[in-house]
Amino acid sequence: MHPAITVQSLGKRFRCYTRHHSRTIMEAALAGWRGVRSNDYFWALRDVSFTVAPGEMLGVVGRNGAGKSTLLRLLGRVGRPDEGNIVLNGRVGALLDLGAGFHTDLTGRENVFVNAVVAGLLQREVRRQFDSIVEFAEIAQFIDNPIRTYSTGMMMRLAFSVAVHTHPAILLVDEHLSVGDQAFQNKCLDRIAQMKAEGCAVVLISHNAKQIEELCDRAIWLNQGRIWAEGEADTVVEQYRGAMGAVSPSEELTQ
Ligand SMILES: Nc1ncnc2c1ncn2[C@@H]1O[C@H](COP(=O)(O)OP(=O)(O)OP(=O)(O)O)[C@@H](O)[C@H]1O
Repeated sequence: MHPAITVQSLGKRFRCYTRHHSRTIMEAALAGWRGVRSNDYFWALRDVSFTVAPGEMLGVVGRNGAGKSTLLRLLGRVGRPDEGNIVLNGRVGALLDLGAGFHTDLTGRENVFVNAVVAGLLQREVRRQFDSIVEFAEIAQFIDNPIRTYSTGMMMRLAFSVAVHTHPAILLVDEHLSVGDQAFQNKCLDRIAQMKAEGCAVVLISHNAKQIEELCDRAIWLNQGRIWAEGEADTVVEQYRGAMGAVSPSEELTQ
């Protein structure tokens, strides 16, 4: 069976800005009035390779700034790698940067159509699924309000609901799931488990070690943009937890 996701030697670099200390008037003028310039790059991801099979859930752990969201964005085709490549087999449903796919002046209803069509559904398929999308998100009362009036939780509900109703072969879920209240988070996690059982490949970023242990088959630990450890989810989480000095299995790994 072909992997749903194949990532090979992936690298992404960003500019690094440093304060410039001008020695001459000419240097100061060239450096600009803020004295801040971009003089270098740093690698937010480097040499990252892994596969995810259909029906498999991969957890991604790592400290703040380790490169987790950058990895998920590249998998969701937001931005381009500077090195390596990604092969995705099938439609991708993504809960990435909150609200990024939404047009704030359009209503919830209009955004459902725009997002679902962009994700690959035909208009008539969206019409057929519309009630189910709104019902899952539990925001029927506000569906004709502009998105700019939505709370972050409401946006997440709608974004998640659209993503899962496009019947993706690959589901990308970042930490924004945690802006939902506990009941809604549980509902999302149940839905993710159901999709996984039906053959969907899932990549889940979470600072909640327990969540990764319970839900994921395998995990990777990113450290400064590189894979530090990979393997069975509970083994990797245990190593990560040990390195972070966490003591309780339910402890949130937010360091
Ligand atoms: N557009 C960008 N321009 C410059 N640097 C960026 C950009 N996006 C991310 N970075 C940098 O890349 C590194 C990895 O960021 P990323 O958001 O992927 O980390 P993360 O593991 O998701 O962190 P967190 O757990 O805090 O969400 C960080 O140093 C971040 O500052």
